[in-house]
Amino acid sequence: DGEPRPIPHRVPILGHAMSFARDRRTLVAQSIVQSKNEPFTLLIAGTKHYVFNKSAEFTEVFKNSKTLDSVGFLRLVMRNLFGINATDAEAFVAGSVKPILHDVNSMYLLRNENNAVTAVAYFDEVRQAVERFDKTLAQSDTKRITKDVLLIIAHFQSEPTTNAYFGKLVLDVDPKILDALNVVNKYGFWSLLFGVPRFLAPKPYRARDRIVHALRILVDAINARDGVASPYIESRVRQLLAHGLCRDTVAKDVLSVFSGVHSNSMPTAYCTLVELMEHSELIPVFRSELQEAGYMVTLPEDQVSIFPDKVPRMRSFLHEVLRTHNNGTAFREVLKDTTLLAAGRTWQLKKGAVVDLPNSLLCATETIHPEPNKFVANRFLDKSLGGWGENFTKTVKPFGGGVSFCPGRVFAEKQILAFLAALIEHYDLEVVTTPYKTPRNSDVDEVLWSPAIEIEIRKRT
Ligand code: HEM
Repeated sequence: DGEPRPIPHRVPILGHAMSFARDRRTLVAQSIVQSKNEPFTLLIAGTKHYVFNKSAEFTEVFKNSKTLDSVGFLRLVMRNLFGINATDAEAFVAGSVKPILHDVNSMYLLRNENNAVTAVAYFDEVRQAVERFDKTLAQSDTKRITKDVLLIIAHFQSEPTTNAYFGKLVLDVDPKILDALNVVNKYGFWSLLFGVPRFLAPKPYRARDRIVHALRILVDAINARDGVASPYIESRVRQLLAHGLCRDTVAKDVLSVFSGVHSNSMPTAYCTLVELMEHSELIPVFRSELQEAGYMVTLPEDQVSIFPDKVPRMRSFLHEVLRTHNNGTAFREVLKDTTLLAAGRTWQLKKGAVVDLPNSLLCATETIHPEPNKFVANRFLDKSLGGWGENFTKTVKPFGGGVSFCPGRVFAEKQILAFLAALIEHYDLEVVTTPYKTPRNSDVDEVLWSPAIEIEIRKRT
């Protein structure tokens, strides 16, 4: 076996670049049919992209992290998207800072007892958000409030998350910081990433400066006293300062975490809520699951035992949303010629090429997910509970994998499930926008550009 077979193109050098930029999902889906479900190569702007679409191939690519790595892309992210200077960015991507971050992420985001500390703080923040909203609702004439889905998520998920991770100081310093993040994600993600100069894209640059300014104040406060933010953020900031990084770089690192906790969770929560509105017959099912789990009588500090283990139906629903609204493609650069053994075949990958792992296609593969185009809320529910018994940890990769496997995945599940639980347990919800369109992908820019969807909220009696 040699390199994956090329998909013919008409335009020299540019190759498939235009169709890739326009609609990556369709291009890749058509190429899979053309290549009879085998890996294939697309020429895109002079670079070979090897596309794999089987679970076993994903796993092998993730395993070969020494020669298949995303270091160039990460460099771009740290320098251009977060604005870290070139020397420090190198230390983050390939130098002495990398192991510090790996350890602090594993210690606080993945170790259960530490993860639980921030999760409990978050559950309590969600409770307070419900209390505040109840007051506003009680004061309204009609006892009903209509709100854009984005604002519902801001109130019940993003603000509580900000307080739980970064402490109250951040929203006190800049109550509009989440709007600024939306500006960066809506107008600036690609232009910042590809280094479009400031005078051509002033809005996202200004919004980013504004976030960094608030986070710089947070870094100063953490440096001066204890108890300002979560143990995770405090430890991360202190270790980076002790390592000799300047406060500006550390504030920009906190920006990367700020973006990490919001920029994937917000659009996922968006698609989850809108899908639930489309499958509103599930609301009573989830309410009885929550009742059985004792949600309404359980204090925030004990809710870690509920989310996700005691709500398997809600959890299966969330993972079906992640499966059906996923457009994530993981990229790896081929740093050295590599021989890849996967799914019984051997592939030769050439230095300088890029490996694409289009998760959306894995999620739509018939042999992995029967009836892949159907939304099946019980797909990932155990068969003993009446579900289809598919295993999302083996077959869906919305959190990536390998060395950069999302360390926030444990919190992300709790975050979105607790958000949904608070909404459906406390309120009756009805979509008032007609007609409305659910975004196809839970990409942050796609969700932010989608036409607004409004929901009427009433207190449950
Ligand atoms: C539904 C929500 C989320 C999704 C779908 C998601 C997805 C991802 C993906 C696909 C990656 C890249 C993996 C790769 O390249 O292999 C990633 C990385 C990361 N995520 Fe998440 N994420 C979510 C929520 C979160 C949360 C809540 C946090 C923080 C608490 C977080 C923190 C991070 C960090 C720090 C990285 C970089 C890891 C590294 O490069 O070492 N994520 N996430």
